[in-house]
Amino acid sequence: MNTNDQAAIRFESVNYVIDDIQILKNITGSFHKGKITTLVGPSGAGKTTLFRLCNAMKSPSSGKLYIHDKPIDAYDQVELRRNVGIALQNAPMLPGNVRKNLALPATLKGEVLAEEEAKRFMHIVGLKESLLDRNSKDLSGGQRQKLSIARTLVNRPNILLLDEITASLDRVSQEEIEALIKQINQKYGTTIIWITHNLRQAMTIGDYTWVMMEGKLIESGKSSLLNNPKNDKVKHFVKGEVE
Ligand SMILES: Nc1ncnc2c1ncn2[C@@H]1O[C@H](COP(=O)(O)OP(=O)(O)OP(=O)(O)O)[C@@H](O)[C@H]1O
Repeated sequence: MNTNDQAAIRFESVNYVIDDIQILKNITGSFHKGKITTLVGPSGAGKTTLFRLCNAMKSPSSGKLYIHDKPIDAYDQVELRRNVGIALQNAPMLPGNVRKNLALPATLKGEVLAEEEAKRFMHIVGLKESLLDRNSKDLSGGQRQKLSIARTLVNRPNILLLDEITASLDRVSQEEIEALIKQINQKYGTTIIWITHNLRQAMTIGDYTWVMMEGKLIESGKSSLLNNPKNDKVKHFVKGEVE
């Protein structure tokens, strides 16, 4: 890692085992602070499980995990939510309108999201204010995903985990979300970790890329590594995805 770069998240020999199955195997590495890291690999490689460790939904079976140089188990839940936000592929919504869904992180803390703030978050993600009163089930896939991102921003996380957030979107919505995430990264310095099956996306959006396979971190570095991987398994994977 470049000496100018600090780690937003650092893994030291992290293992995760459930029901005698080793899902993550000796993961050591860092996600650079303020950068975009894309996370790729075949289905079942352990990418989502890695995210579950980063937002403390699961705990490592062994090894150490640090968020901004502080062990993850030293954070309380509220503090962790303020640091690490997550958005998921299906952007799950509560029944009710957009305003209610956007305000959820505030509501969970017993706070109220002021109307001006709600409008500001809608503006940041490029959604019209008039959608605040719309039932969230009537949003398009792209709008729903933008709302999901806006909702995550309400906690002002300095690390954002994105799990396949454009997988079910058409190309235009995909590119809108890509531009939005780049903008959030640049404007707020938010560290972004983005799981994607789309290698074009992984290369164009990422500063850095991790390639995971069978629970292991096989190769990592600048995202251009996908153009010319060193590891034979990664070469094979990239070739298979592109063809
Ligand atoms: N609770 C669990 N019990 C048993 N096995 C699990 C559990 N959770 C995940 N796994 C297994 O761990 C492996 C890694 O799963 P994970 O969802 O992290 O992979 P992934 O790389 O995110 O895959 P995808 O790209 O398909 O989402 C898979 O083989 C999965 O079946």
